Amino acid sequence: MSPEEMKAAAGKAAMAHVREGMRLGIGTGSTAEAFIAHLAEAVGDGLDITGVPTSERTARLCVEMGIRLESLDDVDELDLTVDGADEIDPNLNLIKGAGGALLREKIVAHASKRMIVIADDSKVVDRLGRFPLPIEVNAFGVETTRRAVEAVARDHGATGDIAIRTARKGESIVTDGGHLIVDASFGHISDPQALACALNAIPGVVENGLFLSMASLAIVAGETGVRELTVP
Ligand SMILES: O=C[C@H](O)[C@H](O)[C@H](O)COP(=O)(O)O
Repeated sequence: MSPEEMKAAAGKAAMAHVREGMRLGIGTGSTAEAFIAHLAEAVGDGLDITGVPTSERTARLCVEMGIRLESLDDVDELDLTVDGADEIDPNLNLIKGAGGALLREKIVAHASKRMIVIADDSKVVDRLGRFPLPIEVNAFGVETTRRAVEAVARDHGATGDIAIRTARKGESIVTDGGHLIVDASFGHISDPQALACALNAIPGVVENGLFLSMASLAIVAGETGVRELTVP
């Protein structure tokens, strides 16, 4: 299977958990978009759900594909969120945010009774940290915040770059919330919980990309098919 076929297979398998009438958090990224394609097909066939998107990009896609959306504040609680991830560890702790959507993704997942993460095999790791950790930061005093993030990251074993994410022409990328992203390369993260607390204690940090104890199921597609991982 190609990576695209794996994403499509994981997205399709997630549909088995979607029920009539659900209020659904809808993730961001290429794997979430594979899920959105299957969801749109089911909606076209008469499935009645309400979606809450985790990014402007996902919102646009859903509207184009005929999926009814509401704002998070108009629904009390979501039944399920389906989203992708950059890394998944054996306890289903995640790194997210390569697409810059981590803040809305975390707000939506937190408002959901259940979160299912969908991915291809390459995202499954023994320990988090091979992928740089995205950290959403306020634009005001961004270099000061980056330095504070670097100090915390080094205290927690980071060995690589701690850098403000830039787009092609060297400009910082701006998130849907008007913030910037600092990417912190660790190698591995020995205590994700302590790191998450220390990062969020820095005033300029808006949120970090560690999603700890949020997902209860991972649907992972690989060469030999799709498997489900649960928290041991
Ligand atoms: O900000 C982006 C999100 O956290 C994505 O869900 C994550 O980066 C995975 O994206 P993809 O499915 O494209 O690898």
